[in-house]
This record gives sequence, structure tokens and C-alpha cells, in this order.
Amino acid sequence: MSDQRGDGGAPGRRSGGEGGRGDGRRGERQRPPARERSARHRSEQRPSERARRTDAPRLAAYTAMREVADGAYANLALPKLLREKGIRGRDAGFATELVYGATRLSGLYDAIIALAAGRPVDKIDSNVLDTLRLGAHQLLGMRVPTHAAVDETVALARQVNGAGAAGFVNAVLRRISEREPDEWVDLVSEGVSGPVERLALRTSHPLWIAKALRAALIGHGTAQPDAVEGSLTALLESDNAPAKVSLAARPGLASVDELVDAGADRSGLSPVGATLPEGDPGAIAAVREGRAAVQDEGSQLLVLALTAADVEGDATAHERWLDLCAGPGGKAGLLAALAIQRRIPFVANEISEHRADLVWQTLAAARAEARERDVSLKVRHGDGRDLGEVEPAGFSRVLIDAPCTGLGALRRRPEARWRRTAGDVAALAGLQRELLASGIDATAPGGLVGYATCSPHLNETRFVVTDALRNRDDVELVDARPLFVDPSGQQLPGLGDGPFVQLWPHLHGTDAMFFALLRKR
Ligand SMILES: C[S@@+](CC[C@H](N)C(=O)[O-])C[C@H]1O[C@@H](n2cnc3c(N)ncnc32)[C@H](O)[C@@H]1O
Repeated sequence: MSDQRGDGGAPGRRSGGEGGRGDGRRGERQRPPARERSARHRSEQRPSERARRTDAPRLAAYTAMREVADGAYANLALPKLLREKGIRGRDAGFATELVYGATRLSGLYDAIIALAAGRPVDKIDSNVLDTLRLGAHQLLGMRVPTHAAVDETVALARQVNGAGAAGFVNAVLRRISEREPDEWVDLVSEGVSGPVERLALRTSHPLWIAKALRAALIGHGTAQPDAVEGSLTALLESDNAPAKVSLAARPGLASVDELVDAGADRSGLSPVGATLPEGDPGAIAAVREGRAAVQDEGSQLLVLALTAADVEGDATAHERWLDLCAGPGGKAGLLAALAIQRRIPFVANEISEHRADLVWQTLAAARAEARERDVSLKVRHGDGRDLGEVEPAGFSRVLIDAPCTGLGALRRRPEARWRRTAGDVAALAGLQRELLASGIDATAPGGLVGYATCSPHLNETRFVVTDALRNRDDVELVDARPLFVDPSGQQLPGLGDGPFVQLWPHLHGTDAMFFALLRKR
């Protein structure tokens, strides 16, 4: 074992931009009637007479969209660009809303753009299409006044796409501005048959994802087949809303009180959690110093569940904990803090060298504490599939936070829904099963294995676990639901029909995390 030297980063916060720029929530705008707006901008300058350059936030948003088109992640590319260009505060919030909203809703916007342009979007240059998506989001998804949305987007088009494209962008956006968002949705839905097909279009999800989430709502016992449409609508809509910024106080290193004193609100869900209503989490000393972290409350709850259940038999003699797939280290940070408090040795394993380095960094405060209290804390760089053989029955508690499609965290990753394919689910199936098998082998009799994914897809969750149970008789399922308790000790509602736990953004406000608890015989 080689010692080496956190949970998902903060989501892009969405705040209103300047001059009436909005928070992106749909349906809350006070807009003049479409005809009035249309007449107003018709009376303004022709595109050729308008300003040649747009503002810095819109240009940054466009640049980020192009980087995302080339394979970048919006939540990494955009903050870097904003830092480089010195775009901060409300302008940064405006640019973030533009990129996140235009990317998430590009499926719907493309259908509207095609209708307004009178041609399929694959006949539109992809650079120009990104400009149009940004304009469409300002017109249909934000509170940007029509004249500003059209003029600034045309100026952007002139700057980055050329004069010819600017005329086309002007014509398409003017046509889009002539109807209200709901009218466009009705128009593009005409002729789309089937409720799931229409919902997928309206909420801008690939059809295969809408179908898989529908199956997951039913399969996890969250919705009955004859009443699933309401739940599915709420779930898909929650993918288009920004996630709140959740913080976890790592026990023994920070307290929830400290986060509250720094401006956060106590979590109603997680006993170690808080939510930050506004501001930069990095401005909080405990977060900066790695004693607390930005972490979804669902991730916090499943770590607490794994550590709350009692181990039995051999596993009680020598408690030792393992995080089999630890990178970048969010859950390992919380697990390590809890292990140190109980003076239990902890190993965080990760296959990717870069991500193992991130785990090492995330655990800096915990490592210092472990040294101080003489508790063993190691980061291992290696394949988790080998650990069951390398250290059979070596651990009392094992977390397997398996690589997955991330379909439960689509609100955090605006481009993910367009990048993932149904084939990814099948491609991960073997790895997920091998990691679970190795984790079970690495667990001592009486010890506990927690299998988690940030996807509710049935093929990545229930079916992986039930296959493992079918193939071996040295492990049994434990009902995990009583271990998911709020700060007052009450079991959370809506956890499904057990023994698994499935969390949902539209019910719990967390990512759609899945958790199964198994006990080794
Ligand atoms: C869902 S992420 C884990 C997130 C992490 N638990 C956290 O809270 O920050 C899955 C991780 O498993 C790692 N991984 C993939 N295959 C692996 C393997 N064979 N052995 C160990 N880790 C693996 C990936 O590199 C990725 O970092």
C-alpha cells in the first residue's frame, strides 16, 4: 500500500445581474405584452448601426459555451474565465446564469430556434447556434428586457460570428421575442406524441434520461406507475433549478455553530450540515482551512448512516474504515473526521493519481488532526477492484461511492445530460459490480458495506446490489432508512420502500443519491 500525498465543488451561484438581469426563474417576469415589445425594438436601430461590442459577462458566457462545446466542464471553465477577466459579483452571477441556463435548456431552445429560423439547428453554424441559445435564454428564461437581450446578443454575434451572422441572429431573436415562453413550448410540442416525450422536450432532457428517471421513480417505490407523471415533472424541473450551496462541518474540526456564525443557515436535513444563502463559501475560514466543505446534504447523510449502524462479530474487535473510491475526497473528508474522533484507522483509496492527490489535499486538516491524536490516516493510490484480494476482511466499514453516470446531479452539471448516453450506463455496469464485490471481500464478518451512487438509474443501483446478493451468500441487506435522520433525530420522509434509500432533489432538495447498506456474514 502506498501512501500518497473535496465533495463536488460549489455549484455556480445564480444571482441577478445588473440592469434588470434576472435570476433565471421562469414564469416570474413582469413583461409587457409581446406585440408591444416587438414594436418597441422594431423602432430601434438597425443591426448594422448598433454597438459593435457586447459587454464582458456576455462575451465570457459565449466563450465558456464554446469551451463546453469542445469538451470542457461548465463548472470549471466558466469560473476560470470569470477570474481571468476580473468579472465578479452580479456580473459573474449573470454570466453563470446565461451559461448554465442556455446549456441546460438547449434541447428546448434548439427546437424553438429551429422553428423561428425556419431550418433545423444542424443547418446552423455551431458558433452561431451558441449565440442564439444565449439570446433565447435571455428572452425566454430570464428577466432581461427584450431590447437589451436582442441588441446585446446581436452585438455579440457581430463581434464573434461576423456581420452576416449578426443579421441572422437579429431576425431569429426578433421572431422569438414575438411570443411568450409558454406559447413557444406549446408550439414546439405540437405533434410530439406521448406524455414522457412532451415532458422531456418541455424540460429539456434527452428522452432516454426522462424514461430512465421515470423507471427509477417507480422502481424505487417513490411513485406509483399510474401517478408517476407528477413526480417526474417535479424531478425534471428540479434539474433546471440551481442547487443550494450546502456545507458540511467535519466533526472535531468544525461545528455547525461555527458555520452559522459565519452566515450559513442550519440544515434541516443533515446534523452536520448548513446552507449558505449567499456569498462565497471560500470566504468562510472553516471551509478555506478544510475543516468544513461544500458538500451536498445527501452525501453527508449517507456517510453518517454508514458510521451510525452497529458493526458486529469480528468487525467490532478492530474497527478500520475504507473509502474504496475516494476522489476527489468529499465523503472521505467527513468519514476521516468521524474516524479520528473514534480513534479508528482510515484508508481512502482512489485509482486516479490526480484525484488521489486531490484526496490528499482535501484531507489536510484531518491529517493534521490524525497526527495530533496519533490515528492512522492513509491515502492509497490503486485499483479498488484489487483491495478485496490484497486485504481480505481487513476493514469493519467500507464505503463504495461508485463511478456512475451522475444522473442524480444534473442540476450541478449543465452539459452532463447532453454528453451522457444510454451506453454509459451499460459501460459502467461491470466496474460497479467488481467494485462492490471487492468491497464486500475487504469487509470483516459483521462489518458493513455502503454502496452509493449519485444516480438513481435502476441499472446502477438496485440491480447492482441485487446481483451481488444473488451471487454470494456471505452478505445480507440492512434496512438503511432508519439511519437517515434529521438533526432532531427523526427519520427523513420519502426514502422509498426500503431496504435501500433513494434521495431526490424534488423531495429532499439533495442530489438523487442512492444508498444500500450490506452486512458481511
Ligand atoms: C463518484 S466518484 C467518488 C466521489 C467521492 N467519494 C467524493 O465524495 O468526493 C468515483 C471515483 O471512483 C474512482 N474510480 C473509478 N474506478 C475506480 C477503481 N477501479 N478503483 C478505485 N477508484 C475508482 C474515480 O476516479 C472517481 O474518483
